[in-house]
Amino acid sequence: MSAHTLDYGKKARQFDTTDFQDAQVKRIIKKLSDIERAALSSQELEEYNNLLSNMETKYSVAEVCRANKTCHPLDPDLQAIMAESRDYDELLFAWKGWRDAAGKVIRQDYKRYVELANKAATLNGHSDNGAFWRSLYETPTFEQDLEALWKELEPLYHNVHAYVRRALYKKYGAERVNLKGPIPAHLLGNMWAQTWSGIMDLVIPFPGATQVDATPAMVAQKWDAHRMFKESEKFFTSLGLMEMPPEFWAKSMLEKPSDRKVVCHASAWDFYNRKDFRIKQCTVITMDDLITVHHEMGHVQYFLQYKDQPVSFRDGANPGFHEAIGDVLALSVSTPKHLQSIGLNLSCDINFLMSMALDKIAFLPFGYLMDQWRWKVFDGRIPPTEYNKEWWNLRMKYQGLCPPVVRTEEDFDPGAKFHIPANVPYVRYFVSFVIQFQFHKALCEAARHTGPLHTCDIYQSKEAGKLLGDVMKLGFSKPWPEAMAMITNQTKMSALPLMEYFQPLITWLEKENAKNGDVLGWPEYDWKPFVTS
Ligand SMILES: CC(=O)N[C@@H](CC(=O)O)C(=O)NC[C@H](CC1(C(=O)N[C@@H](Cc2ccc(O)cc2)C(=O)O)CCCC1)C(=O)O
Ligand SMILES: [Zn+2]
Repeated sequence: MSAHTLDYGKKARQFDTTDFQDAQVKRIIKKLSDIERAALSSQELEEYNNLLSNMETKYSVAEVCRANKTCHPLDPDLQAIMAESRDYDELLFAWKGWRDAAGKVIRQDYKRYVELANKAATLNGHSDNGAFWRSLYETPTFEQDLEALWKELEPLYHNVHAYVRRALYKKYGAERVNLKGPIPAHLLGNMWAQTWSGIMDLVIPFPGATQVDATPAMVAQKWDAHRMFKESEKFFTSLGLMEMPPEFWAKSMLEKPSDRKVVCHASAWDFYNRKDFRIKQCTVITMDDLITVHHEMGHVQYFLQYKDQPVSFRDGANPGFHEAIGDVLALSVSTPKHLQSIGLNLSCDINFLMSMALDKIAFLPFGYLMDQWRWKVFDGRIPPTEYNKEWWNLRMKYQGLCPPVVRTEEDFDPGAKFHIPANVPYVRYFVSFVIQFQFHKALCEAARHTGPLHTCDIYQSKEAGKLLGDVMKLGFSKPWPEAMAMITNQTKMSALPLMEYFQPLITWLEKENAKNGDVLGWPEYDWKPFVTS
């Protein structure tokens, strides 16, 4: 890849496109001219690639062992403990163990990776690697736009945070949960507290109503991974979008193999030959994974839709677009109405909206802070001596979380999250979680949906499918505001559709939190769930 990038980059850099007339030619030459890591000397490029593969290998082989010598990998063991265990100390064993096994061990590699990533970025004319990552959005006001979106969404998050903190207080008691303080980070049902649907049973508003999780029905009806992917394909073709080619079914890895170690973190792959597209996923039979299946199939649908574009344009309008496609369809699939139509069960509105909020609203501060930390690491505002302290400052500021045990600069907690050692940018997911509701609202209008936004299911709407398909066919050939306008008739990111979708729940939460006399936020920010010896 680097050799190809270097070859084409050198050719592209021969041209001064100032007076070129054709916008598309200018766009291709501009994109080819950024040769990323290929700008490094061959020796430094080798060091850089070795650092990346070492970090990714350390992450994928990491496991946590008990006193009795049984060892647990992240996927599925530790993820299951974090989602299912309600034992404070068992959760702490998995949480601390994972950070010791996966984060701590890559701290030195990471420091050197930052130096080389920045060197490559500056050789391509960027001030640092974070500036290069942000340049992919072609939006001069990108950071201000993100901060404005966060300010609009923060009150929703504070309402969910206060309500969930009350439920955890009931479960774990006053010594471990302070109703005016941050929440210990290992109690939220997920290794990184990035989505909280794992603790739905602790927070469900109306336990008597039919349950919201379709997992038991999937298991009872003996769904397997192939069935889950076929259901997803059926949704795409119901919109008039494309079905998966034969190579997809022949060459994808849809289940964890028993004969070899693989990186289980789900992923979708474009082989850039217009024929070969694959997903690698260690699928488990849960509702959560049915959503992930749609997320990955969204990537492949995008690959298929833009496969006839020149290679430089076979990319999302911006990285957030690529992340949003699958999630937009999943918003329809998750509705009680749709789940009932495929034989899984339904639930009452507030319970349903709560389960959606535990994934979509809880995720927003995490999706925002991940690259805030990295942008500051790349531009030097966070020196290596403060990697972990600043990570926890951001986790406190945005998510209202605190570590359940003392953290020092011997630790490297950001390294325990896949995307950090894997060098995968993250703000794309924050962008996706905002724009997917803009797309959902627009597609629901195209599908002539009436009633509340959260009940909309665009299944079988060819009009909705055409809107989405026409944007995906563009790939990266046009600036993303143009693609945004094709779907939503305006060119900006907006938090309003997300807020409209969750309005019934927010109204309910505000009443509930007021009734409980709960404070929003965590004014007792220096409270700790442990005795500092
Ligand atoms: C060759 C290559 O790299 N291909 C790219 C795609 C492309 O760029 O073409 C790719 O496959 N990336 C993998 C990545 C996997 C997942 C992920 O990492 N998710 C985030 C955030 C999140 C959380 C909740 C949620 O509902 C949606 C997202 C996390 O888990 O933290 C894990 C399961 C879901 C998506 C992905 O698919 O985005
Ligand atoms: Zn994705």
